[in-house]
Amino acid sequence: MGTALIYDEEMTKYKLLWVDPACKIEVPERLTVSHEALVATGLADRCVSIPVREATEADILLVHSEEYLEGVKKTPYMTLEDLQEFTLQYGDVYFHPNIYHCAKLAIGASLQLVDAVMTGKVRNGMALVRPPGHHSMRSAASGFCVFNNVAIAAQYAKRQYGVKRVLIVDWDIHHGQGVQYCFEDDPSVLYFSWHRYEHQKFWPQLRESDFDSVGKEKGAGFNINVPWNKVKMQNSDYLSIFFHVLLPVAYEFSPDLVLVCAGFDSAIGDPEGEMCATPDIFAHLTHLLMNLAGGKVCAVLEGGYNLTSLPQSVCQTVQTLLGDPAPRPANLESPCKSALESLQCVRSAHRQYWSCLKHAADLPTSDISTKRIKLEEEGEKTGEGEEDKGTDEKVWAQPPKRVAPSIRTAVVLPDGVACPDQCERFSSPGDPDPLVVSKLRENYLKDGDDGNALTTLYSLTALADKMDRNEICSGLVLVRDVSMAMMCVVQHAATALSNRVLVVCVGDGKVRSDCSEDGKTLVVQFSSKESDDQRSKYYIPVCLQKGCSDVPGLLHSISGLLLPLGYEYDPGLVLLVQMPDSGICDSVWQQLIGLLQGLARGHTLVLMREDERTRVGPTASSLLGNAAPSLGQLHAPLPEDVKAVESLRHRLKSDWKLLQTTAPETG
Ligand SMILES: CC(O)(O)CCCCCNCCCN
Ligand SMILES: [Zn+2]
Repeated sequence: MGTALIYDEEMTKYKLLWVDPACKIEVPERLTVSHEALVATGLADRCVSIPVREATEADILLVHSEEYLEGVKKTPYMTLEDLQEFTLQYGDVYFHPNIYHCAKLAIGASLQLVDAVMTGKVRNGMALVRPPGHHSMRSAASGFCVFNNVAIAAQYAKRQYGVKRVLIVDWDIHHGQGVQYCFEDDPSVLYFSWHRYEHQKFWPQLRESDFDSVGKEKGAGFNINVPWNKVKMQNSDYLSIFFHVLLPVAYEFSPDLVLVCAGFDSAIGDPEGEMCATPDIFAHLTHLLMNLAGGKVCAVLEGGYNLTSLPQSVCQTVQTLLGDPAPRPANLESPCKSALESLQCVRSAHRQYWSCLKHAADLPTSDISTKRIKLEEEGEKTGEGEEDKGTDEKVWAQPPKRVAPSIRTAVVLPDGVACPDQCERFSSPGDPDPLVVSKLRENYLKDGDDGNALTTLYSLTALADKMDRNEICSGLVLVRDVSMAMMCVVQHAATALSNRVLVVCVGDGKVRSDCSEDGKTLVVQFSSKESDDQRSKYYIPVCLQKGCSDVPGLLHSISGLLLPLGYEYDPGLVLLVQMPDSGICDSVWQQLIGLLQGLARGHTLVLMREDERTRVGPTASSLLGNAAPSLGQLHAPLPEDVKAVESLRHRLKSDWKLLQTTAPETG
């Protein structure tokens, strides 16, 4: 299934008609440069183009009051003075004779996107709209927003399609207070937002934008605010929040639909955000959401005011929705102290609501709420000046080209096992290299192994070479002896491949842990047995009480341990090994494959025992980029498993910075 792109140039036909420093950044060019970039890169042509429609009054009244709608309805007929007068009642927003029309199209675009995804016409999609929506409230415009596009889309999805649970991810750099107010007592809509806050100094300067606003009454726990109290946040800060807050909670919530308030003022160069995250981070943020809700992800444009990083970020997002591998998350640094403080505060504020956070640490000693009070006393609580901050011009590298290899998934299967459609059977090219063969024979073959064990091994190394050269994206090989094949690939990688290899072992079994302490491989093994292997930075055994059959435990350690490790390690190849009798169920196995494909430009090589024939189809489906089936609502991971992950993180966080979930003790 494809990716929808919804855009209409009519939404460029309104602008600021008077002088207002607060609003001058919201210009029609935001939309034109974004759409033009999608066209110029060829991405628009790969999408399913779906027309906008005008929202009906009923659509608007899903969120807004009649009196507010009646007021806005009059704006097309207002004089300039009346428009300015009408605008004065709201904050940081402007009206225009055509903005009501455009606001109805922005809602209509969002609802068309929901229709296309919910009816299965497409898998996911993006709506390029203006005016944005997430600040507008039931009876008020705010922050360039007239109607709340995404809030209306959520209510519409619930009413029209009986959607039970909607996750709204708001990665815009401003707090979507309008969304928060709309759903704060509603447990069927989980609203997640990060936003520049600076201890309430940054617009909209609301006390309720802080981490302790967790929702109300039945909605308690279903509103997650992550305040950024400093600027210059980087990719690692954003990813840490996804790994240690959003993903664990999102999997526990198990939404039927994911809506994204896709604002790109959180990207580098933006005058509002003043952050340092690069446009390619949105490839990863998008990718990490794409195995939720069976892949039903609707991204709706919110903010984004730098006319260079905005289109770049839009393209990164759409290219990922289309299924292209994400660029490698190169050289991630440690999250900064302020981000870790926020991370710790959010996790402790929500630990009573989400079992995955149960063992989160307390509020940091340097409790940041006292900082807010101190700033208030010092009268520091001033809106950031409307005057033009001399933003020192930021420069950043063009996002890397993301060329998808011609072959997406190659397979090496025993005779009699059908090749899954859209996959290609792989056989080693040309005559086997006698040197490699003799090495394989002496190292890996047991006497009695027949010829085709050797052929399989040879194909395996040849396939790894092709992936290393980006000629094939992913691979699936069924082998007789999984451990031996794993050693063969690791050995081959150590000598022949240019890149680091992340080895993920699912299930019990001896993994020779003396494999390189040189960092060429990082082995993470999920099993039910405490491993007696000496602990090292590059061999990380994760012991789960009930082994890999325990969905919540495995998911918790994937999002809280494996992903941070994998992103920080940034391998060129991921070797995913399913040990015999691992007990892992297909749906978790598919989630794991899907999530790991955010690494190594999607170069995931899967090894399974040759009798796992029933798993060939689901495995191939995930390697092809199809969304994994939803796991359903997760019950709590075992306390022992949560504690085991916490203690592993605590032990390893000095080596692996993305494992940190608390601010360093102020000493
Ligand atoms: C969709 C959105 O969240 O990007 C809207 C942001 C509104 C910002 C209002 N203050 C602007 C102050 C200008 N220096
Ligand atoms: Zn914004």
